[in-house]
Amino acid sequence: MTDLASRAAALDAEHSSTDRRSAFRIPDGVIYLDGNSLGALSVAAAETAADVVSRQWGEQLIRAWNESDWWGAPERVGDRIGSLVGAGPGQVVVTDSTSVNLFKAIVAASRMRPGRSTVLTDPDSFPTDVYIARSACELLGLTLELVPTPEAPARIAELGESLALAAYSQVDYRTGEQWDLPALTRAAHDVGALVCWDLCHSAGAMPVGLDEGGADLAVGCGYKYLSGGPGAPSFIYVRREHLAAFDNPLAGWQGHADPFGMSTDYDPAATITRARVGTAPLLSLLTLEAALTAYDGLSIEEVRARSLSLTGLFIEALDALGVDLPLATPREDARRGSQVSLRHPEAYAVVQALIARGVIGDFREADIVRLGFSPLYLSHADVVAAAEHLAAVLEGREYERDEFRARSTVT
Ligand SMILES: Cc1ncc(COP(=O)(O)O)c(C=O)c1O
Ligand SMILES: Nc1c(O)cccc1C(=O)C[C@H](N)C(=O)O
Repeated sequence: MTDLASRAAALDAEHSSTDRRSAFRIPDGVIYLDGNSLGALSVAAAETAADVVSRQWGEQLIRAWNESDWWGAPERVGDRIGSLVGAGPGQVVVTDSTSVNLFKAIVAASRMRPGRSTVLTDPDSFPTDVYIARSACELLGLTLELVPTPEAPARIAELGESLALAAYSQVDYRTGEQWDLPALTRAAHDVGALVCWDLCHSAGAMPVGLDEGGADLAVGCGYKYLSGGPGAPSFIYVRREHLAAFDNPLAGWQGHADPFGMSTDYDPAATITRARVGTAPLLSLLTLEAALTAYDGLSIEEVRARSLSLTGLFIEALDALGVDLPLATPREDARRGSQVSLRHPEAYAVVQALIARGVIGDFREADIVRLGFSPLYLSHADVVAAAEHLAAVLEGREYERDEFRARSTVT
């Protein structure tokens, strides 16, 4: 056994209580490093999806809304996700896509700060975040300023009472850098502004501490680390003290206090239900609920410890194997999400060469090899094997093959 292999075996033994691999169906021969984009299928998710289709939909038919409590699922699943992101009950609901929830959150937050003119967001955010912030600001007649996250606290202080909202991601989707959620939140609160966090690349992989960190609003994906499946609905958090003022710009019947009263007038529910709009994608929502059972019996701190151990070992293995590509991801644990990104001028082809070897990661413009480490189903042995494959791809210049350079639609 090599030094790295024996180190991996020792770490796998040390972290055995957080290994949930058997709860997932990872194809043989695959090392899956893309759970930060589309989480893997779990056994529970597969079984529940089949049950929802054949028994609930097939046999219960419309009665399932009551008999299987389809109606209460958005809030029920919201509370389960809330427990993973540090939100007490009644503040999270699962509904719509992240883009739509972000729109609702930005408009509602801006309306809570009337008379203030400016919204801040990071120009390097996942593009939908910038597009949505821009369209919300255009609609409301507000100014959108694009300010990188490290510069945000200083700009927030300069803007003072003209700032309505800062909308930032906890973890950068490209570099995997983790930002200081409580510090940025405090900076905004110091000038009386609100903060909305995008948790797409942190929820389910690390503690977020929404209540404790003072966050006002947050959104996040259900299909990444939470493994809800392709197109799983997203979640939105509204801090309890803001619920009464949360004015949903997409007033739909499912956010109504009495949806079956069929009134022409919109009377929002007093609870987080007011963040609902229309009918949830039940097949996906209930599949997501089942996927979350993989977290049963685990604290999010334990998940984070496993995640840091995996990413830390990967970086250590790259060093040991002499892979000298620049790291886009910080080496310090406290600044690292659950991914490791490396820069290479032929990053796209490097990723394709890795995929051909069974190591599935992804490419992000312009030069990023992005590898996500879903803590629940990856082992330290996987991590060392992935690093060895990467070293072999680089050593053999496999990325120079034409077949690996041809771009597909989804990268
Ligand atoms: C940070 C971030 N925000 C938003 C999204 C978009 O989510 P959706 O397609 O659910 O709107 C993604 C991923 O697609 C993302 O990575
Ligand atoms: N949502 C996706 C999709 O529908 C197709 C392909 C990828 C995605 C993603 O989630 C991308 C992801 N947000 C990212 O960080 O790049």
